[in-house]
Amino acid sequence: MFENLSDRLSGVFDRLTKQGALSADDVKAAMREVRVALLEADVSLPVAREFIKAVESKATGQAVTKSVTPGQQVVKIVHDELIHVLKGDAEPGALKISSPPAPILMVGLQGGGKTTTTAKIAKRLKEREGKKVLMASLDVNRPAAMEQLAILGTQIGVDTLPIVKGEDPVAIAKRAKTQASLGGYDVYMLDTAGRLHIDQELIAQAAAVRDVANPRETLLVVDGLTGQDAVNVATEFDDKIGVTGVVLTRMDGDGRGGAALSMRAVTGKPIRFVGLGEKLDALESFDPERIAGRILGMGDIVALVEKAQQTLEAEQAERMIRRFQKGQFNMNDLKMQLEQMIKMGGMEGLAGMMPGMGKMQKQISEAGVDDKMLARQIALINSMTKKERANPDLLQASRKKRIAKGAGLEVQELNRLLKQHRQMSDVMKKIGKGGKGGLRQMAKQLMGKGGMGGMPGGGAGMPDMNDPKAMEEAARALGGMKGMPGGLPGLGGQGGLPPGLSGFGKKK
Ligand SMILES: Nc1nc2c(ncn2[C@@H]2O[C@H](COP(=O)(O)OP(=O)(O)OP(=O)(O)O)[C@@H](O)[C@H]2O)c(=O)[nH]1
Repeated sequence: MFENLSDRLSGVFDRLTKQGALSADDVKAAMREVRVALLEADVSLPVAREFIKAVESKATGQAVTKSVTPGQQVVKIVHDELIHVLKGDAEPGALKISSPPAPILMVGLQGGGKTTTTAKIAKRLKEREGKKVLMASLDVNRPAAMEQLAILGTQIGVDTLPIVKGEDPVAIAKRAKTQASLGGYDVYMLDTAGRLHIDQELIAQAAAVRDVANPRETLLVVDGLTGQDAVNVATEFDDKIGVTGVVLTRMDGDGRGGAALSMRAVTGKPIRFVGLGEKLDALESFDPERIAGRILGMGDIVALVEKAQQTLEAEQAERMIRRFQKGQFNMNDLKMQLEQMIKMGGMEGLAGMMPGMGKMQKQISEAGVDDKMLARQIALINSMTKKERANPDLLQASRKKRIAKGAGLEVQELNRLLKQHRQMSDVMKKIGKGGKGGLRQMAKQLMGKGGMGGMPGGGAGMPDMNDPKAMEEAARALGGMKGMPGGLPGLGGQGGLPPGLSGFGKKK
């Protein structure tokens, strides 16, 4: 029924035959297609526009991963951004129901699935969390609604508040509260009346109930198939009553789930659950990944791109191992590294990232090195001939003078650079001798996922390269670097990286 987004995008990128970075024009063309896909998935226009703006700036200039098409790469970027928007602060499915009896207020329009969802949540709390739950219907307009809840309660083995004819919703809420306290319930759920449209009376009633019950959670139940309408309903309920979370029902239908994105973007409220059918266990915690895949109408593209990235990283790791083993690390490698250091936030951002770096950094900071120094060092390397860069041992006095002069700097500064290079190169050689097992472990760690948690401090110093244990530790310590933002485009392809740096790979 819907055209796959990656099919649409492949047309846009047909002319881009070589692997490269995504240009601004390519991204713009792609974003037109993304917009159509979002609108088809029922995402509201202003939300789609806002979303595209965010993706556009992220995608432009991003390197295209080997063995996937640029179209697929864009799909992955869009997918990741969708997940980013869809994720709320609150843990999906987790309700704030400590200190019993905790009231949960259920609100929404008639027919949205409120009563069914009340029973679904009660069942879940009972079965998964062992909670004792009481349900009460506050729908005095429709006696059948009260009966419906009582029947559902019997089905799932959850108590319902006995029906007392002629009581108003506030009185029922008060009775539920008393009953919940006396009966030792952990949670009591108040299923309010629905209306076909939001009206004054409905809101006034829900607000009055809210004021007596003081709910821990106010969950808005909306039909996920109603798209933009669902968002309007959510905005209004939130303005008037205050909502802590949203449940999207009928997500088992044909709809593409665009309402979820609009809902998050417009109301900022977390989506806690999705209803996936009429049965009472057809309720799941909201899964942003699943909805993102559905909105885009593509299943395997993301997995494909991730796999391609992993393959690329494995190749980089192998290349790195080979370079380490040969102890190769020339001035071109150093220059690339310096450039990347600047890109990644200078000296500070790199503190303690590599074996040897901790010790060196201390010396570097004692010598008063700052980020301007990095730029001067790059200028020095630029001033060298190709041969000199490949083989820094050629640099004797006259060459040094020429190079320093070419960069407008002192020979002293060049000497410092050469010393730094020698130290790094020594580290490479020692690592190279450290044995293939340790190297593989290190490379694996470098390519591994994770944050900066495992980093050694700036003063960690160099590990003993002949000690396999120390090597493993260094490798483990380096394992955190993958999570760094920015990435080091181009580094992997060149090989010869100082330990630690190539792990940044081509992550977004
Ligand atoms: N397919 C599907 N049907 C659902 C889902 N949730 C609820 N329903 C069905 O939607 C219909 C309306 O659900 P109710 O729970 O009665 O709706 P309500 O919001 O309580 O309506 P009122 O009590 O009239 O305010 C029922 O037939 C439910 O079985 C869902 O996630 N998927």
